[in-house]
Amino acid sequence: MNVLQAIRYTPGDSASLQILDQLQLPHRSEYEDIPSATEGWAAIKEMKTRGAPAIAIVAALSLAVELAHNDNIKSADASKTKEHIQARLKYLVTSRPTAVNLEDAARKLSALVEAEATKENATGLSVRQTYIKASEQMLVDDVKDNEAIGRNGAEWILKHVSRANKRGANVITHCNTGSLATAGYGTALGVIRALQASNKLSHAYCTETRPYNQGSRLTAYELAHDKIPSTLITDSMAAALMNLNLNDEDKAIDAIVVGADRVTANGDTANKIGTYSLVPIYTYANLYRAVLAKRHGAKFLVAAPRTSIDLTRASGKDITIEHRAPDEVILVKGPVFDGTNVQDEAVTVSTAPRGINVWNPAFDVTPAELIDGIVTEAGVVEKDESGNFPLSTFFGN
Ligand SMILES: CSC[C@H]1O[C@H](OP(=O)(O)O)[C@H](O)[C@@H]1O
Repeated sequence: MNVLQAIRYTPGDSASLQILDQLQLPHRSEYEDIPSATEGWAAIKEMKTRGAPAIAIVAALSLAVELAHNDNIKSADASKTKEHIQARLKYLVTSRPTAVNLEDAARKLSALVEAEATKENATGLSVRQTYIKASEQMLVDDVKDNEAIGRNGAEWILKHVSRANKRGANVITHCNTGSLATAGYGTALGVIRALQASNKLSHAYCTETRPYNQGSRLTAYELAHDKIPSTLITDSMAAALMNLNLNDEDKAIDAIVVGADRVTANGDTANKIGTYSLVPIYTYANLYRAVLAKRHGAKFLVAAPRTSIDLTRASGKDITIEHRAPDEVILVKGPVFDGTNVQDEAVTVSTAPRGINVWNPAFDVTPAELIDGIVTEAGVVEKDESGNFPLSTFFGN
């Protein structure tokens, strides 16, 4: 099976970076060259590349490519090179505000070049090489981390929902958290991939995820690509799906698995708009099952790398939620379908009157109390007796 690749990077003197333009998916697979941090910033802002881990990696590598080719920088000394890198990282962080992964990467990369530049024998070249090596490592580490998230999350679901262990899990996911949102494999979609790999997936449902349609355009594309048993639903169908199957042991939903853009110290989780609205539905469904049927309820699992955890922010109230352009809600872009064939050229159609007020937050915050588990590459945490997620254990504390 050919692997879906959102990020293509070639190292060395003629380093290059290409991103799969996700605005064109699922109809076209087109790669775009990203020769500098300026193009990296624009691709992230326009959401040609998206997903918290992918944003951080594309930003870091876009600067690596810029450093490999910019002659002015090549001739600069250690201190000037460091200043250039730190200024460009600060600029890249302004592209999108909610996901913490980019901020986290910029802070770590900035500290690394600071340390290198203060060495006695530091040169412009050594500072540049320190940066390039560390940003290239991010691409490698992300795939390994996602595979571990997948394993940990799959094991946790099978341990906590016995009917899933018996007949394979039925899961719902929201937005796109797969190979397209990361360096490969995915976070929440990585959990689904791991269930499938161990023959423990019964069925995966993906929501459309309005307004950008990451679910119908991207997750459905990945699920079909990997031949994973799956069904697409609109966001508004999730309640009906869960209620309909509530008392059918074979079809009951066992877990809702979502990604995260920022998890604060208390476990509150910012994720794609619509995540929070899945929770009351599932809570109600669980309550109903518990009272009437005394059976296992479904679990709500957040799957993310540790770089999505922000212990510096106390709660979801401290998260900046990105608001995007009204046109993303009003306009739909895609190729014309003539009843038989999908045409080559994309058109844009309007689904609402021009001039209507639009509210378009890209993310919502799910309160920690409604989440059952948070899975990272380092394991899974559940709430302790006082209702807190011991997130610091992920960092060895
Ligand atoms: C593993 S990706 C996490 C995250 O990224 C998505 O947001 P966006 O498409 O706006 O970048 C979404 O919230 C996913 O869960």
